[in-house]
Amino acid sequence: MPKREDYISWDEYFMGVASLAAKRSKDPNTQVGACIVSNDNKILSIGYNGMPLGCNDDEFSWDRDVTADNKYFYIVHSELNAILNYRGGSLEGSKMYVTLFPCNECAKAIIQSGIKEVIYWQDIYKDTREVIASKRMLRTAGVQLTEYIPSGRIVELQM
Ligand SMILES: Nc1nc(=O)n([C@H]2C[C@H](O)[C@@H](COP(=O)(O)O)O2)cc1CO
Ligand SMILES: [Zn+2]
Repeated sequence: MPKREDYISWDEYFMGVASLAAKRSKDPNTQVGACIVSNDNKILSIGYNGMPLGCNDDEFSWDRDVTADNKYFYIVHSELNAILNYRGGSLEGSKMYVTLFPCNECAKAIIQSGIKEVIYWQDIYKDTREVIASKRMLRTAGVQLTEYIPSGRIVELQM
């Protein structure tokens, strides 16, 4: 019997894992997922955006209004969560798949942890100063930025 040919690609697999992780997020507006992968295609860590450990997400604000108490004070971004969730040692030379382009704060953590490539899907905040600064830093530090081009394949999950 010939082997199965319609299996998903590595890019679809890792971006798919990042997208699935995003579905764990309780942010009512934007859900983001990140998946860190070694050079030999092993998943090292996963993260999504949420409140820090021990901070009850029923008690902290999910509001976007920056003139009052708001979620931006508290939320850990998916990329930082994926970096901090890693318990195995060094991330030097790894790649990060992320469903939304990283902000400048996550860019610092990406660079300092030795991640060498960011494969991103959405870039909805590309005109913000944070993302412009992020791209400048990542490029200057030699981190490769690769836009994920969706294949159009629909993967269904029954749960
Ligand atoms: N790259 C990112 N990773 C993330 O995890 N986030 C998180 C922070 C917030 O929880 C949410 C953005 O909320 P909003 O401003 O679109 O309502 O996504 C945001 C960005 C954008 O730079
Ligand atoms: Zn960030």
